[in-house]
Amino acid sequence: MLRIAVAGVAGRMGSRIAQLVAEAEDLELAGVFERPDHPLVGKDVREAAGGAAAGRAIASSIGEVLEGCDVVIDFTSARSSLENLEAAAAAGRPMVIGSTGFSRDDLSRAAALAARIPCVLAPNMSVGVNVLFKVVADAARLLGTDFDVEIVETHHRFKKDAPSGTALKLAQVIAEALNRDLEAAGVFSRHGMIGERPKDAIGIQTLRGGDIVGEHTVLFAGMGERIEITHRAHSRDNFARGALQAARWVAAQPPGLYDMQHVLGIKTRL
Ligand SMILES: NC(=O)C1=CN([C@@H]2O[C@H](COP(=O)(O)OP(=O)(O)OC[C@H]3O[C@@H](n4cnc5c(N)ncnc54)[C@H](O)[C@@H]3O)[C@@H](O)[C@H]2O)C=CC1
Ligand SMILES: O=C(O)C1=N[C@H](C(=O)O)C[C@H](O)C1
Repeated sequence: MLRIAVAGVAGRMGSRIAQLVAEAEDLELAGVFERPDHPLVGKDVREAAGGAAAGRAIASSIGEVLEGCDVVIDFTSARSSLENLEAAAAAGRPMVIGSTGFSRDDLSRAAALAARIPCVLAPNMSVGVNVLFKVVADAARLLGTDFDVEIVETHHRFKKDAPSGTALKLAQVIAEALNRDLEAAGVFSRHGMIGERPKDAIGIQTLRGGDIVGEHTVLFAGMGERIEITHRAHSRDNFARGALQAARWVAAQPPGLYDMQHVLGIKTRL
C-alpha cells in the first residue's frame, strides 16, 4: 500500500483526491491537513471529503503527517505548495503538486528543492490536456507565422489566479514551437485604440463565471480559415485521478522535477 497525505483537504480538489485515495485498493489515506486557521482543523475528514475517507482528523500542518506517508499530494496555492515542498524535501518525501500561479522564481526554487526528492508539478493532470500540449505545438509548427494564435480560458468564479496555469503552459509550448519569447509575445488584455494585431503576438484571455470546471480553447486564425481546438473538463475527477496516477509513478522515481507528460510517457527527457 502506498501511503498518501493530502494537503488542502477541504478544498475542491483536495476533498475529491482524499475520497478517491480512500476508495483505491492500492492506496492508503495516511494523513490530511489544512491551513492552520481553517475551521475544519481537528475535525474528522468526513466533514470535508465524504464517507470513504472518514476516521482521520484534519491536521493543521504538513509536519504532522509527513512521517506516516510515502507521497504528499498538494493542490492548495503556489505559496503554500512551495512551503510544503520545502518540508517534504527536508523529510525526503516525494510530492505531487497541482497548484498553479507560480512565478518564474518560484519554479526555480521548486527545481532546486526537487534535486532532493522526486516531484511532479503540473498545471493540469488530465490526459486530454497533456495530449493537447503536444497537439498545439505540432499545429503551431505546421501552420507557421501566417496564423495568429489566441488562447481563451474559462473557469469558475472562485478561481484566484489568472490566466490559468494550463493557459500559460499552452502559450509556452506554442511560443517554443514558433521560436518566440513569451515575455515579449504574450498579450494578456486588450482595451481601447490598440492598433493592428502584432504579427508575433500570442493572446491569452481569461473568462470567469459560475461553476465552470475548466475550458481551454486555442485558436489558430489565418486569412480565409481558422482552426479552434478546445478541451472541456466535465468534472474535477480527471484532474484528481491524474494526481493519483502521478503519486503512484513519482514514488518510484529518482529525485527531479517532472510534469504530467513524464507520468503519461508523452515526454521522456527531464
Ligand atoms: N493541476 C491540476 O490538474 C489542477 C490544478 N488546480 C489548482 O489547484 C489549486 C487548488 O484549487 P481548488 O481546489 O479549486 O482550490 P480551493 O480554494 O477549493 O482549495 C485549496 C485548499 O487549500 C487550502 N490551503 C491553503 N493554504 C494551505 C496550507 N498552507 N496548508 C494546507 N492547506 C492549505 C485551503 O484552505 C483550501 O481548502 C489551484 O491553484 C488550482 O488552480 C485545480 C484543478 C486542477
Ligand atoms: O483552478 C481550477 O479550477 C483549475 N486550475 C488549473 C489551471 O489553472 O490550469 C487546471 C484546471 O483547468 C482547473
